[in-house]
Amino acid sequence: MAAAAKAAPKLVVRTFNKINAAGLSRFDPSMFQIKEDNNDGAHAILLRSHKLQAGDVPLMCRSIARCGAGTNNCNVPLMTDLGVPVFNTPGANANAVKELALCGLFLASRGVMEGATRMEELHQSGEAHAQIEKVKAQFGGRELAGKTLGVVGLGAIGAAVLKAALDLRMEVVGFDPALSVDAALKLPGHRIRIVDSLEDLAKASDYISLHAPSNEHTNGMISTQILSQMRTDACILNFARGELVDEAALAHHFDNGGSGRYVCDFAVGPELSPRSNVIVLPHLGASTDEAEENAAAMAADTTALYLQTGTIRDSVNFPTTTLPARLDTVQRVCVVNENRPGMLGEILSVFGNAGINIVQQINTSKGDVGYNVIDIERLSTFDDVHFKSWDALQFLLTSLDGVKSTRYIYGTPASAKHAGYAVNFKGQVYGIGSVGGGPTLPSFGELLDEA
Ligand SMILES: NC(=O)c1ccc[n+]([C@@H]2O[C@H](COP(=O)([O-])OP(=O)(O)OC[C@H]3O[C@@H](n4cnc5c(N)ncnc54)[C@H](O)[C@@H]3O)[C@@H](O)[C@H]2O)c1
Ligand SMILES: O=C(O)[C@H](O)COP(=O)(O)O
Repeated sequence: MAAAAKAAPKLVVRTFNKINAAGLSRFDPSMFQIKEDNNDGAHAILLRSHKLQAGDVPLMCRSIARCGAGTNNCNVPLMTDLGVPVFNTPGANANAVKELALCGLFLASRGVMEGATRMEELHQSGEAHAQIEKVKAQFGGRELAGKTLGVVGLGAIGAAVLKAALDLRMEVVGFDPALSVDAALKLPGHRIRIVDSLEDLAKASDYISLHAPSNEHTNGMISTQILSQMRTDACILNFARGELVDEAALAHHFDNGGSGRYVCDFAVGPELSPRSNVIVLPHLGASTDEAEENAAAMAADTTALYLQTGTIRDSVNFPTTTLPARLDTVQRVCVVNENRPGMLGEILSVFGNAGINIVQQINTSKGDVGYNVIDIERLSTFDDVHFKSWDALQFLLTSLDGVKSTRYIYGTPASAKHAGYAVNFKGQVYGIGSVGGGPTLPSFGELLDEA
C-alpha cells in the first residue's frame, strides 16, 4: 500500500477575540491554518481589542494585524524593535462608528435614555398610560440643526461624522494638527471651518466629537484648560478612546456648573459613574456585522499578502512597500533593519561574499525601520544540502549589527520550503528554519523575561 502523502505545513494565524468568520475565510485553507486557542508556531496574529502581551507573540510571528483602527492595544515600539510589522484596517469600521456617533449626538441632545428608563418604570407600576403626557416635560431637549459640532481628528471617522452633521444642518469646525494630504482632500473644505487649536474648537462648539488616536500627544487632551474654554452646556462625544479625556477634570467641570452630557463608548472611572449626564456604551462603535467583516477581511488580505510576498500596506510602523511579483526562479529575502547609513551596503555584501547574484533589490524606510527586499538567483538544484547553506546565509544576515529580523520567501506557498524565519534578539539569532519545522520556539515575552 502506498504511504499517505505528508501534509504540507501551513502558515499559522493566531486569532485573539472573536474574528468575523467571513473575513477569516479569505485565508486560503490550503496554505493557512487558523488557531483560536493557542500561540504555538504562529506566524501571524489577528486581533481586535485584546491587549497584546509580549508573551502572546511567538518568536516565529512575523505579522500583527489589528482588525480595526486603533493599535494602542499592541506595544508598537516593541514590535518595531523586534522587526515585526503591525497592520490595521483604515476606514473598515468608519461607517459603523459614524452611525453610533450620530446616535451619541441624539442621546446628548434629547432625553432618550432617561425618558425610556422612566417609561419602563411606569409600565412596571401600571401607570404608563396615565402618566406619559405628564412626565414628558422632564425629558425635553434641543435640536441639532443650527448648533455647532467640533470634530477632533479628521481622518476616516471624523470626516464621515462631519459630513453627516452637515446633512443634519449643523455648523462644523474641525481640528487635526496631523492631517494627511489625502485626508484633507476628502473634506468638504468650503463647508467647514478648520481651526488651529483645540481651544478654538472648544470655544466654538455645542458638541465636541473625538476621533483622534490614543497616544502620548492625545491622552488627556480634554483637560481642565480645554474644559474651561467650553460652553457651559456643551456636550462631549467620545467614540475614540477613554484615555483622551481627563476624567477627574471632567467630573470637576460637571460639579462646577458644566451642564452638558458626556456620551462615551468606554468604561469610565468612579468620578464619572454613576451620573445622570454620563451615558456609557460597551465599546459598540465597530460592532456591526458589516464593520466586523470589513475589518477582518482587510486584515486577512494584508496579512496573507505580507506573508506570501513581502508586500507591505496599511502598516502603522513599517514603510508601505509595493513589490513586483517574485519569479519562480528567484528566492526572496526580506530584511528588517535599523534605518541608518551603511546598513544596505553591509547587507548586500553578505550576498556578494557568498557569490550570490542579486536579481533585484528594493529598499524602503519609515522612521527607524529600514526594509530591504532582495531577490536572489536560486541554485538550480535546490535540495536539502543547499537548504543548509541558505540557513547559514540567513544566520549571517540576521547576525549583522542593526538587523532586526529576516525572512525567506521561496518555493510554492505551503510547501515545506515556503519560508525561513529568523530574528535577531539582543544580539542572539533565533528561529532559523522553514515553516512548520524545527523545535517549539519561545515567545518574545519569555526572551524578554530572560534578558
Ligand atoms: N469606538 C470604537 O469602536 C472605535 C472604532 C474605530 C476607531 N476608534 C478610535 O477612533 C480613532 C480614529 O479612527 P479613524 O479610523 O478615524 O483613524 P484615522 O487614522 O483615519 O484618523 C485619525 C485622525 O486623527 C488625527 N490626529 C492625530 N493626532 C491628533 C491630535 N492631537 N488632535 C486631533 N487630531 C489628531 C490624525 O491626523 C488623523 O487624521 C482610532 O484611533 C480609534 O482609537 C474607535
Ligand atoms: O479601534 C477600533 O477599531 C475600535 O476600537 C474597534 O475595536 P473592536 O474591534 O474591539 O470593537
